[in-house]
Amino acid sequence: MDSKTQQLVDSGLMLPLMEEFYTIQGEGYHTGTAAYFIRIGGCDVGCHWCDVKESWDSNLHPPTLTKEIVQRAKSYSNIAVITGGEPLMWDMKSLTNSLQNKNVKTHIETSGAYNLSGSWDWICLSPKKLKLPLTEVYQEANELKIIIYNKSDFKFAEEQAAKVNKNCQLFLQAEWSNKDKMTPQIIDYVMQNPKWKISIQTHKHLNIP
Ligand SMILES: C[S@@+](CC[C@H](N)C(=O)[O-])C[C@H]1O[C@@H](n2cnc3c(N)ncnc32)[C@H](O)[C@@H]1O
Ligand SMILES: Nc1nc2[nH]cc(C(=O)O)c2c(=O)[nH]1
Ligand code: SF4
Ligand SMILES: [Mg+2]
Repeated sequence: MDSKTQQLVDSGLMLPLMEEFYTIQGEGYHTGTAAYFIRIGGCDVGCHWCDVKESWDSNLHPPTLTKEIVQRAKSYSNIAVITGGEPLMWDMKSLTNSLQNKNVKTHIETSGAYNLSGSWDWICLSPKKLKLPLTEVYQEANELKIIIYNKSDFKFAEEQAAKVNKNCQLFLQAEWSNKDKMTPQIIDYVMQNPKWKISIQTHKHLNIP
């Protein structure tokens, strides 16, 4: 990457873009809502079950002008979901300010492991044991979404729920490859502990992006 491009990426005026698509939010609080997804490359958290490992190496995803991403998003939807990869590895200020200036709501899917940059209308925090969220992200999260891969993740879920703000919505989501085993346990858990809700990766059942 030349130094000019590097500068633009460092300042958030360009971002390593993996893909963009208009679809239905499949998970969590806004399930069922149409939104424009912007997937930014780069992640070093290393979840062994990650469903987008192709996103991890940011060098594979071309630096793209933020204002062009915003123009396309605006033409499709008044909600943009910024995901990755781990979007908070990059400076989100320019992207989110430009979206909001065009009256597009800014939603993020994040592990919370990096500084919270940008201006967000909705923060979905999905903490990972390998690289825990920073304190400020717990404070700002609107939604906590814990992935349940095995039984020990229920304990992790409660530890994480103790750290978020009191208005944060709590979700348990089965890890996709293990969902047949873990979904019945999540159902029982939510009935026993109704502060939690179940989140299902509905887009995968619907065969949409
Ligand atoms: C691919 S991640 C990208 C955003 C960010 N790195 C994060 O982990 O929140 C988007 C969402 O998918 C969830 N996820 C990833 N792989 C999954 C899987 N195999 N089963 C269920 N959820 C998964 C993550 O926990 C996160 O909530
Ligand atoms: N439809 C749809 N909903 C989603 N919610 C979170 C996703 C993500 O990968 O961040 C995702 C995704 O990839 N597709
Ligand atoms: S933090 Fe998110 S993108 Fe990174 S490996 Fe984990 S699930 Fe995948
Ligand atoms: Mg996904």
